[in-house]
Amino acid sequence: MLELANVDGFYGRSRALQSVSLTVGAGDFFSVLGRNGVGKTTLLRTVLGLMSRTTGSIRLDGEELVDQPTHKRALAGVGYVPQGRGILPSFTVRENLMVGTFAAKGGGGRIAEWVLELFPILKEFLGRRGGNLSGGQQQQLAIARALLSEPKIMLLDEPTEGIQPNIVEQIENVLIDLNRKHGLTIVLVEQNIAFARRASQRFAILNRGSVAVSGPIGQLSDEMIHQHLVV
Ligand SMILES: Nc1ncnc2c1ncn2[C@@H]1O[C@H](COP(=O)(O)OP(=O)(O)OP(=O)(O)O)[C@@H](O)[C@H]1O
Repeated sequence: MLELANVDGFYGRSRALQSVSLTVGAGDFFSVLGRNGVGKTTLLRTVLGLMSRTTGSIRLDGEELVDQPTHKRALAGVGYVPQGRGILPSFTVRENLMVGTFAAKGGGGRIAEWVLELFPILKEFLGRRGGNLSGGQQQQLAIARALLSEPKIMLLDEPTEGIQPNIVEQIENVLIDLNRKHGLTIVLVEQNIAFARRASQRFAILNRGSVAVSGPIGQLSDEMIHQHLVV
């Protein structure tokens, strides 16, 4: 589904991603792990085309994306839930959701009922301004908005960071259901190892912009966690 081969990503002249190769299969739940500053967000931004320069190959279902602008990558089926959620605070929940629909292939304008059913609170708050929602509600809105772009693959950057524990579990369960019941392919950047273990089939650990180790999640050992993840 998503194949990165020898990908380098640059902020100006500084190379933040070095020779990254990895494959995410259709229907996978793939976790990208690593300490702060190793390049996890950069990896997602690179797949989206948000870096100043990227070299190598990024293919989605065989289609080369590396030279395509971000909006074309979204239309090709890459959905994104950014760190910090990226909610438009003065737009209502409904308007924020509409923004997502416009990245869907068939054009925008319709908020699919099944997405609202995943997050009943959003259905209740359709007329509220995004900025007036709690952090957890905003995160649910960001996930719903990305789903409305009808992605083949969804990239999420630390979706449970800074969110109250009762909503964290709800968000984790929705993501697991989206993958297992709806067959959505997910790439998750996460510091929460317990969640990554519970949800994923595969993982990669980044270190200084490169893949240090990757494999089936059952192979994520305590030794790897000590070496690469514990501060
Ligand atoms: N806009 C930018 N311009 C220049 N360098 C950047 C920029 N954003 C990040 N970097 C650098 O790129 C490297 C990787 O950062 P990145 O944010 O991808 O790490 P991360 O693993 O996602 O960390 P965190 O867990 O803190 O979000 C770091 O050295 C960082 O300083």
